[in-house]
Amino acid sequence: MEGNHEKARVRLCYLCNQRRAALKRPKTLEQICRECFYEVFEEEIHQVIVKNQLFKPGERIAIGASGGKDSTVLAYVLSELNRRHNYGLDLFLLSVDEGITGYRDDSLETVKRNELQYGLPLKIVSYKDLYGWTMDEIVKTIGLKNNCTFCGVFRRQALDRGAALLKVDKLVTGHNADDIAETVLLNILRGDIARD
Ligand SMILES: Nc1ncnc2c1ncn2[C@@H]1O[C@H](COP(=O)(O)OP(=O)(O)OP(=O)(O)O)[C@@H](O)[C@H]1O
Repeated sequence: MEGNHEKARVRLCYLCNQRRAALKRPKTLEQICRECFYEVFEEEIHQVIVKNQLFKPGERIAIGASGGKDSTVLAYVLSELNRRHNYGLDLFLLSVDEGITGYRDDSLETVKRNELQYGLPLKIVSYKDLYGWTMDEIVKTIGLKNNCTFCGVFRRQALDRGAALLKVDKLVTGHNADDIAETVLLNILRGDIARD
């Protein structure tokens, strides 16, 4: 009896109806298992790439790799789909080292591991080399106020310059819906409605 009750409480995956559901997708509210999640997630990304003709065979693509979760997932999925569906892309990891001790130096270690795991060449460009200043040195001079604005502008330019050095056709980043919502809200709070 106890065993039956236990079984009744286990929710099975909405898609395969075999394995235990491990998460609820915010997008569909379906409760699905880990394996089905990987499958539908990767297939949806493939469909978006194909439908929107994001890439052409032979293109060189840089993946903006911060070592955080979003760009690490991006690097994994893109290298996997490139292999699985023969996109014919030349993929590279491109990282910007802002020179923030105790933060970027740690995450760059993750990117170096990704270089080996996914077999993707890695290029690191640093604020120190490009601009002559690390972010730590900039903060020492201008203080903490507004330093994120400087850093964001420098990072975008550093990504552009790294992309030019690698001679890539396109640069992809792991920006997601949360990042877009954050940008819109910040622009509204600043009173910069025109940007939205
Ligand atoms: N130092 C960096 N070097 C290379 N790419 C970067 C760097 N920082 C950010 N990016 C790119 O910009 C995207 C958005 O970065 P941001 O820090 O705003 O958000 P995030 O959602 O925390 O991303 P992640 O989890 O990948 O760090 C990243 O996914 C990555 O593609």
